[in-house]
Amino acid sequence: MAKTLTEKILSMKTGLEVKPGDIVVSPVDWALVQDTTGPLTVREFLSLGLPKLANPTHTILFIDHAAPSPQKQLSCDHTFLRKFAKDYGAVLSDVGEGVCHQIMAEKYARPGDVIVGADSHTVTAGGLGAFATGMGSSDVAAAFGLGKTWFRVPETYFIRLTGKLQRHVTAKDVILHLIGMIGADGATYKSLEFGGPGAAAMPVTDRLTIANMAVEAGAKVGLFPSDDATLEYLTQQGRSQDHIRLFADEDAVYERVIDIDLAALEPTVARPHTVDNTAAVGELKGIKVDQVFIGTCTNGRLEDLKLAADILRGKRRNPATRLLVAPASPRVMLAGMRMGYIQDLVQAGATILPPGCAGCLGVHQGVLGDGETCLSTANRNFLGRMGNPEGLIYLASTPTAAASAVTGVITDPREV
Ligand SMILES: CC(C)[C@H](C(=O)O)[C@@H](O)C(=O)O
Ligand code: SF4
Repeated sequence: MAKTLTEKILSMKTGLEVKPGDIVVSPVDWALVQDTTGPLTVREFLSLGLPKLANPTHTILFIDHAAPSPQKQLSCDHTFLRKFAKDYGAVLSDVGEGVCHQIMAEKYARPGDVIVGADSHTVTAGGLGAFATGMGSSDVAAAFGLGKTWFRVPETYFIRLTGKLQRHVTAKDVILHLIGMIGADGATYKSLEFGGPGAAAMPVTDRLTIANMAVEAGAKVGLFPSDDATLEYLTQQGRSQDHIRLFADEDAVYERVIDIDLAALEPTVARPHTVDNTAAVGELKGIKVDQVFIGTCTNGRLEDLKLAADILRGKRRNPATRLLVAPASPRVMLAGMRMGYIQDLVQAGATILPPGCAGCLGVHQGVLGDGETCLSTANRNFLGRMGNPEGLIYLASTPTAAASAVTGVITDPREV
C-alpha cells in the first residue's frame, strides 16, 4: 500500500501495514521532558514502581524553561530532576545547554525516529523526518518505563510548497500563513506533511521552524522528507551516520492537499491573542513596540542571528524598544560569536540572554509591563504568555523583529 511519511515511519517501527485510524503500539526511540513538565513525569514514572528506565541513554531531561532558575521552587524542581537523572542513568541537559528542541535537532533526532516529549513543541524534530510529538506527562512516564507507546495513526494533510520566498520572507512567514489559513484547530490530530519543490529547497533550519509550529494548528506531527538537505544538516552536526533517506510514496493518499506559492507570501504577523489571528505586516505597520524578543525553539538558530545582525549592523535599536536575543544553544551562540553576529547585535543595543527558553513563556527574562507590546519570534502569543495578561504579544519572523527594533514600531523588513 502506498504510504505517507507518517504511515511509512509507523509501519517501519511496528512491522505492520498501518493506515489512518489504526491504533498501534510503537517502540519509542527518544523520550524527553523539560523542567516544567519533568517533575510530574518523574513522579508518575516512580509511581509505576518499575525498577529502571527502558532506555536510559535515550531518556533526556532538559532544564531550559526556567534556566537559570528565577526562584526557589523551580530550583528545587531542578535539583529533583538532576537527582533522578543521576539515580536512573538518564541524560541531563542542564542550565545554559540550550532549548530542548534545538538540542534534540543538534544531537539526537534521526530521520525515521519515533520521539515523544512532555512538551508540545517536540514536533520540531519532524523537520528532520522524525515522527515526533508532544504528550502528557503520564504518557511520557509510561514511555520512560516501557520504551513504547500507543498512537492512533493520524490522517495526513499534504502541504505542497512551490515557488521561491521573496527577500526577507522566511519559513516563519510560511507557517504563520498556513495557520492563519486553516486556523489553530485546522489540523487537529492530523499529520502535516510538507513537500514540493519549495520544501525540497529549504534548509533543515527552515524546516525545523515550520515543523515546530505544526502543533499551533493542532497537528500531531509536522513532517518533512529526509533528503540531501537533511544529510547536510546532520553532517554539520557531526552525525552523518544517522542519515537515512525517507520519502512518502508517490501515490500516497492524503486527506487534504493545500498548495502554497512561496513567492506570493508577505511577511506575516500573528496578532494578540491567538496564533491564527494573522495579517500581512503592512496592515500593522506603525504599532509601537516596547520589546523585541528574538529566540526560542522556533527562531533562535544561527540563521536567525545572521538575519538579525544583517539588519541591525551599524544601526541602533530604538531607545524606547528593548531588544532581547536568546541563542537556542551554546553551539548557536559560539558560532554567532565566531561570525561576529553577537557583537553586531550587542553594538546595536541587544541584551544577550543565556541559551534557553528565556522570556518565551513568561517565567523570567523579559516579563512584560502593563500595556506593553512585545514583538516575538516565538510560537505563542496567548493572553498572559509572557507573564502579564496586561501585555500584548505579536508573533513574527526574525527579519520583521529586527526591523521593528530599529524603528520602534512594527515594520516591514523589506523597507529597512
Ligand atoms: C510549558 C510547556 C508545557 C509548554 C509546551 O508544552 O509547549 C511550553 O514549552 C510552551 O511552549 O508552551
Ligand atoms: S522556547 Fe518557548 S516554545 Fe520552545 S520549548 Fe521553550 S517555552 Fe516552549
